[in-house]
Amino acid sequence: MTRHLITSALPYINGVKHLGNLIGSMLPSDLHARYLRARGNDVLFICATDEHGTPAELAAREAGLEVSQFCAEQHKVQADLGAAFDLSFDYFGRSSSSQNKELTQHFGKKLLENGFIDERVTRQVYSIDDDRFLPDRYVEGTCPHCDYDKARGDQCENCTRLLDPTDLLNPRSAVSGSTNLEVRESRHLFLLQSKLADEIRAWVNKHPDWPILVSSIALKWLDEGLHDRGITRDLKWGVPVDMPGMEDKVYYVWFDAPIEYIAATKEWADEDPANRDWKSWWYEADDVRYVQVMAKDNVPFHTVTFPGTQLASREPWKMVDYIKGFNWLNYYGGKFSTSQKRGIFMSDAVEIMPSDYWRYYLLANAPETSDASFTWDGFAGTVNKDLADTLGNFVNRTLKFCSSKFGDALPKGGENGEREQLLAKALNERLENYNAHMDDLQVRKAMQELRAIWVMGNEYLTEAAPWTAFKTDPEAAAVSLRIAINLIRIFAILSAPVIPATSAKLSTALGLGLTSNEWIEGDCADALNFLQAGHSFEIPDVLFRKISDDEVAEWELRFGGNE
Ligand SMILES: Nc1ncnc2c1ncn2[C@@H]1O[C@H](COP(=O)(O)OP(=O)(O)OP(=O)(O)O)[C@@H](O)[C@H]1O
Ligand SMILES: [Zn+2]
Repeated sequence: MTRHLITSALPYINGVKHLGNLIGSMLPSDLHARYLRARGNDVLFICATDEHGTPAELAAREAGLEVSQFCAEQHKVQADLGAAFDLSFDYFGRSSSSQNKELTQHFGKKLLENGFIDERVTRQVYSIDDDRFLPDRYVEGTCPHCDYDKARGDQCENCTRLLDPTDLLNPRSAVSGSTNLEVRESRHLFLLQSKLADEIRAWVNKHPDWPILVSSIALKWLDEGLHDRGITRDLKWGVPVDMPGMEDKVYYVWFDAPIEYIAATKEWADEDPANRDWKSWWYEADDVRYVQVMAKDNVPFHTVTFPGTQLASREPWKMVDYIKGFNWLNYYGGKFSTSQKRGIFMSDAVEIMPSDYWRYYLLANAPETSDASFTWDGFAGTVNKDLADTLGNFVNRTLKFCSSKFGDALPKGGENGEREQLLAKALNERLENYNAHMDDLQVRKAMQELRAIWVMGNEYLTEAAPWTAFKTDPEAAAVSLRIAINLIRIFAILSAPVIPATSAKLSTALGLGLTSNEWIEGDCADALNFLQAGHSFEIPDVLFRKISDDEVAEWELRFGGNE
């Protein structure tokens, strides 16, 4: 049977992640992992913090910490927030691990052996006062294209053009502000992507099922021609290059970060070598289907650069089968951004509302076919309508009414009729669609189908109207309450990949003991009669509370959402 490997784009270590990061990678991959596990599949879901590169060093410096200390602390912060959002990683690793060092060095050596790396003399900015080279973001200055005076050595934030540190006008050190800089020669390793272009294109062409967003970005890069890329830097923080004459260099962060998908699997296995095998997931892994999830800025590195590294190793590494790409989630003035501190960050989000509210809202409004905008009104509207009025209200009124008229157990008497048959048929159809969208990672469509399934509960109750039937035909009321309570069980199971905490509450209320391997398989008519008369339940606390206009106004003010 096919095994499923799922990786989320690695969150960078420079601080708490925002809701854009969450919906652009971690949350949809979690949805997929939870769904596949629920259907009984063997799933390995891997994520890690991406810890190398100059932004981490600069953030550590700002925090007054050694970079290793800073990364260790921030990793813990991100792991805790992942748990707070119920992200079900099988392992959440660190790209600064010894496993990643070993594997990155392995790839470097293989690529050199196979003739895909060569050494070139390059011109690098050197700071005399700081006594060091200043790669990437260690240099700031004026953008030669747009005159923006806070451009960084790797990219201009204003016009988004990629830059080389030596391109900047009026350069200054980001460490000391010193302008006492000169250009010195330094030898670096280059990945000969130009030699790999045809192979990469042939591999991309083998995947016609990829979303257009993903394949179009890959083909754009390939069509523009692949340039050989410097894959080392004059830095101390990073994976050291273990080659003669390269003692002062480390690999560039974009070289080692994707290798961490493999290395994190090794970290996972090293925790329990008796029971876990990392290599079968990655090496000659023909029975594995590998899905990656990321937002669009990461697509070139996963469709071109990293596959190029894997191909160039001439070893049978598992390459990705399907890439789910996302557009941007925007926050009022622009893209959610860590560096510009724009938007809502995961730590604030869980402080003001439970994680399920965010999970459902974000998945239902995922930036799937185009960029999407977060608005507080939209958040409140979705929560109030779908979660509170539709799902929460159905559960609440069903259980309360049953309890008041029949006691805290499924009532007995009566027989299912045509209404129940029609309900089962409609549910079968909806579930088939829901499964198909979940299989295809069509997130918004899946959420629409789930919402439509919840709506069926209220429609059924409205038609069956047990509160009026009870007066003339208590057995008819008993039938509809049994069915409605079984619907609650069905909702708990089918909603678990989306709102796991709520599903767990429903599981407790109905005494179900649901596990992460449960799904509704087969005819829904059976599921509608699964819990039988006499099965007892408790009434849970309010499942979802409504968000008021005052709260929306308060949050807009607090998070700067009205500018
Ligand atoms: N606004 C956004 N909407 C959707 N996905 C996003 C957004 N911002 C970042 N991502 C994605 O989040 C994942 C983790 O990214 P990472 O931690 O490197 O953040 P980032 O891209 O540096 O964000 P920022 O620009 O805010 O610092 C990546 O897949 C990235 O593409
Ligand atoms: Zn610019």
